[in-house]
Amino acid sequence: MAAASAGFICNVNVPKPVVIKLFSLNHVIKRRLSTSVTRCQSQPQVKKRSCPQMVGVVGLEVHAQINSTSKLFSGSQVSFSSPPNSRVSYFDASLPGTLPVLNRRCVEAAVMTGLALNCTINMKSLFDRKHYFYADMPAGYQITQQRLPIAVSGLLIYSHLGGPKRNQVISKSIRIKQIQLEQDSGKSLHDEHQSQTLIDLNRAGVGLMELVMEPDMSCGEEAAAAVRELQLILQALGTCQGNMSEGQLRVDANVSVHRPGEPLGVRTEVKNINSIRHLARAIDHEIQRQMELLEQGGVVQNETRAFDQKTGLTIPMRDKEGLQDYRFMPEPNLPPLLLYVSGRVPAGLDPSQVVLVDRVKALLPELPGVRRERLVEEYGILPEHSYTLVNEDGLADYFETVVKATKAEPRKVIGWVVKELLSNLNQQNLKVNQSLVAARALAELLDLLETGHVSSTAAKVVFQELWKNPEKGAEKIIQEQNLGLMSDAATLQIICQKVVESHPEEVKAIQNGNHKVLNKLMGQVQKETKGRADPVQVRAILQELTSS
Ligand SMILES: Nc1ncnc2c1ncn2[C@@H]1O[C@H](COP(=O)(O)OP(=O)(O)OP(=O)(O)O)[C@@H](O)[C@H]1O
Ligand SMILES: [Mg+2]
Ligand SMILES: [Mg+2]
Repeated sequence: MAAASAGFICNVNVPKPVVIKLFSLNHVIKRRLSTSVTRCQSQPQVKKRSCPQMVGVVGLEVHAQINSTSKLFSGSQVSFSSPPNSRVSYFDASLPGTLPVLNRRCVEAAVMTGLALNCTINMKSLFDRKHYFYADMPAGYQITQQRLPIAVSGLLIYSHLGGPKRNQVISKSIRIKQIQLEQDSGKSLHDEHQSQTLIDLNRAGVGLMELVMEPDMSCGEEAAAAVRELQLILQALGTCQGNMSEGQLRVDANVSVHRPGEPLGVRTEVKNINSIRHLARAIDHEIQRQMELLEQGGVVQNETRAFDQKTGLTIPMRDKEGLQDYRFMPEPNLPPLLLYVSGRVPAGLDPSQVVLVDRVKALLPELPGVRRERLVEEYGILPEHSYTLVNEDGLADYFETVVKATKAEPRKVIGWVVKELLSNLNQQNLKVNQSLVAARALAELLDLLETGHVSSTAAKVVFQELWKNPEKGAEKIIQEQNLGLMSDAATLQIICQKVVESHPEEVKAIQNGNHKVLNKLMGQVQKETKGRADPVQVRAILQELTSS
């Protein structure tokens, strides 16, 4: 009841509400993206030998909410957390006599996304009505672009880590069939106590880009890597914020199985998956399910399914569609959408009122793939490290800030970023922008290491202290805890002497030519000095003491 009085439209004609906890959609699910992609389990997991040659086929439809302050065809504000039905214009509520007015920002976003994904931009595209009868779509249809979408024939290039050690970057690509502009629907919320469905139209009419991909993937891991790459691209472009837990990026996974060389199998569609991890799990489960079903003589139904996060299973949705007739028809209230290039705007048209494709192209930022290549080239780091840097939100920026502020070599910096920093962040489930050690503080510590004020072992201790007391700074911690480099020759001589005397076997081995054993003695000295001893001096002293 509270919800109804809070501004929901109460819809009494909806039968059998599906029970969803009210407001659960508003909960922000903490996203923690692993930098190593989940193992591809679909193919190798098919242990049953009776149909070994079956493979999974996956095609995604991605709905990306356009990052715009207002909706696609109305001036209402786009807002995730406003009170229900407080961002609804007459047009959004489909009141008779209201007309759509196309939002230029949404068109520019779709053009930019199309260009970034290597699409052909259609200089003329059309809007159509697609009919559904859902309570959260008051017009009874969605305005979309079925006949002639704004962008077609693109390519999404992505990579994931593979190989036995999962450190090889494997590049792949997926054909993008089309990108179409369309309206989002409202939200239906089912109040289990009142047995009623409540409608919130705040989202109704928000601009979406639907990206339809060809069925070029074969397992959950590939789909997860592709969607993560798409998310990074959209975020770099600023055309979609890509927050999946807020529904800004929603994925429908179409899944089938077949034997290579044979026609594609019947697909099922797992709808509205809102996390990359769940996407991979849902697809792998669905491939497995279909294979087992066929193996037992069953047939795959062309149906819509939902993923149950708790059980890890996909289940048929109640509204089994079968072949749904959307009764597509041209949208009579919108003229064709025409795009132009500079210098070719017809007389009489105000250039500031049209979208110029070349202008949009000139605004394309550095895309993730290009950034990875640049990081490898500019800083001499490994490709897999560039992959980690770019795929973890904010990590590449952090790394570049440290590199610019320290004298240490980028190759040294990368070790600290992917080992010390990332493991601390992961342990506490923090994002890079929540790091307790700021990029500049790490740069300062690395400078102290570089200039011989602290050994690398002690620097790691300083880093952990810095994490606990970020306000102190590395220098103060080194002073307070006496972690500075121990380089007093006389003291080191005494410690080395002691270590040599207590390790006669090792000394003998070194004297017999096994020089690697010297490292063990060095380790002992570092143990004695809590990692503070100057390794160069220690090595020299030990070499002298063990030489026969
Ligand atoms: N046999 C198949 N196996 C897996 N995926 C498939 C197969 N055939 C088609 N697909 C994928 O299904 C998706 C079809 O999307 P499209 O938007 O064209 O149609 P739709 O799903 O019927 O429409 P809607 O937008 O209403 O969901 C594409 O991503 C395509 O790659
Ligand atoms: Mg579709
Ligand atoms: Mg679909």
